[in-house]
Amino acid sequence: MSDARSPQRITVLGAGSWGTTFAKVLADAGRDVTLWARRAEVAGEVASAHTNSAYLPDIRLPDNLTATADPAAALEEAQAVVLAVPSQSLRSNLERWRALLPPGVPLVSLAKGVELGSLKRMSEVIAEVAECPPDRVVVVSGPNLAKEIALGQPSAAVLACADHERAVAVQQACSNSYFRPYTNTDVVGCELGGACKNVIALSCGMAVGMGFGTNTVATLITRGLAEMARLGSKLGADPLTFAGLAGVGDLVATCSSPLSRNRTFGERLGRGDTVERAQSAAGGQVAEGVMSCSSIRELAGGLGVDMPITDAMYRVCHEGGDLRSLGAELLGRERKHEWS
Ligand SMILES: NC(=O)C1=CN([C@@H]2O[C@H](COP(=O)(O)OP(=O)(O)OC[C@H]3O[C@@H](n4cnc5c(N)ncnc54)[C@H](O)[C@@H]3O)[C@@H](O)[C@H]2O)C=CC1
Ligand SMILES: O=C(CO)COP(=O)(O)O
Repeated sequence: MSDARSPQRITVLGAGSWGTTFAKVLADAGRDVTLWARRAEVAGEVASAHTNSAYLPDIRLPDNLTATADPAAALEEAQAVVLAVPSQSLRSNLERWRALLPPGVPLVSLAKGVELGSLKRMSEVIAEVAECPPDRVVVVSGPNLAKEIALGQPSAAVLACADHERAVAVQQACSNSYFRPYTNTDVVGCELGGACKNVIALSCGMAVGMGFGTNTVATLITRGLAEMARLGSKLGADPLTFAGLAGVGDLVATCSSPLSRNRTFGERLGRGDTVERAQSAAGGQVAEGVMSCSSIRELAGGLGVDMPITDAMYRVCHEGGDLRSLGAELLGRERKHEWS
């Protein structure tokens, strides 16, 4: 595809850590980017000082990245729209923005979660609310801790879309010297990988907080991969996707890094904090796994898929379950073959 088909003017809706960072990625790839921020003071700071100190302290944002708190102004003449608000608020925000979306442009989803209640993946929510065909939605996933990318550290990602040409157009728009996106047509696998790894990262954080070492974390990562792949294959995902950037890549990054909000949240619980204290320590930043453990558990339950780590995370986060007895329960389950 020629660069002429790749969007030049791009709007990012949501100015948190990843929305702001992805806007920088696009601007560093030569695109003209407008960032919408919920708070006028954040939009003002990005537009005038080229910083977003609430989410990305010490990062200088490029000059071809501007910001506004007015969604209509943000979306005017956009050739692609990036949705960068947390999963559980995506539907209500998109309902407000629907009438402002330019017709036919790619809708790019950054959120990693499964909606409570509907049990839908984010691309399903977007297609439903925007009343567009699913192949207009491009999903971004992979090992993408915002701060490292904002610092220009090398990283890769996956752009998943049923329409390969559309994924290629977005791929061109966000490729730069430090960010290398690959395309994939397995939207289901890429989205489930991104949502499930947040739940597994909670468990790894808990293990670390309880004083356990690398073997425990590696066990949780690997068995977490097994349970997400089980769910994915039941829902028609390509098993190979879980061996890629949106599967093992994102799992390893999120489960190993102190920069992960999900892992940090789990670590606090592992050290004895309550869910409420861990929530307030997150300072308004989203740990998606706390909500998604509930929707993913319900999704898996309805399909008869066994996800013991996800189930344990649900019991810790929503039923006041005791970490040590849940750990013992996980280890004491019926013995089985590795791949059964
Ligand atoms: N931060 C990261 O490293 C990465 C995050 N993601 C995903 O991207 C999505 C967004 O995450 P972040 O930008 O990191 O989150 P964040 O917590 O840093 O910021 C979220 C943004 O959404 C806004 N927001 C929060 N609740 C809202 C609501 N009800 N209505 C409207 N706006 C609201 C906040 O003001 C903020 O601008 C999440 O699904 C996350 O899992 C994906 C890859 C990397
Ligand atoms: O998705 C992420 C890295 O790929 C970010 O993880 P956290 O939301 O746990 O910070």
